[in-house]
Amino acid sequence: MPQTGDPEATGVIFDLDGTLIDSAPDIHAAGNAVLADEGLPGVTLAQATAMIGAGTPTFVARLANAAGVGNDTERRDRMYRNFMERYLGAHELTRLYPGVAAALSALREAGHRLAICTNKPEAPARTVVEALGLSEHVGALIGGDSLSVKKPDPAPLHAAARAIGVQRAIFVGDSEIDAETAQAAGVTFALFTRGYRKTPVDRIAHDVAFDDHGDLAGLLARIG
Ligand SMILES: O=C(O)COP(=O)(O)O
Ligand SMILES: [Mg+2]
Repeated sequence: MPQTGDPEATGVIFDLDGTLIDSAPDIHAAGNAVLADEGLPGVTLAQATAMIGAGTPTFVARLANAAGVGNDTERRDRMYRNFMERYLGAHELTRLYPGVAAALSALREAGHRLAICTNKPEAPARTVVEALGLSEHVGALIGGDSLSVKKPDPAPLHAAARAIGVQRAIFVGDSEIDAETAQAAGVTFALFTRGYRKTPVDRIAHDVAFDDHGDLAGLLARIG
């Protein structure tokens, strides 16, 4: 939905997987279905979760590596296509983190414009954002395949800020890649500590950290 208003507004740009939504159970299920189709053993939810963050091609490559697929490019390509087909409608097991809807409403009421910058491909990202009722809150969504580069390249974050017409933005994310992206873009970074990070919080560069979306609007009002 287009958002208009104060040209001086600060944008709040959110990562998606592990930040607004807990989507690992669906990604895990789609990944295991692909492995089963190949006659390969599945991975655990924890293993699949640790593979999320660098985009879908990397996720499927990591899945194939874990299953010992080796250099069989044809098989890897087939697995990728199969995964993408399954991924598109995969949101039955995905949930918003507690307090997300209220936090987004509060941020909009405080005059922020909101966007999503995710490494999830744009089509499945839009589907899940719509299904979970987030689309009314966000003015733009940049996915992992929306541009020719993805996070940690700063271009998707800049594109998201441009799309909602803000000069200044805060990025909210859960991962090492998000922290790197914010640094590369020269943008303030708020780290959600209960997502899919693999590194201790004190080893991820961030300006503020939070573990409850209910605290976010207040936190951003203080640093904002
Ligand atoms: O799809 C991924 O690998 C990560 O998605 P995210 O950027 O929303 O965390
Ligand atoms: Mg994430």
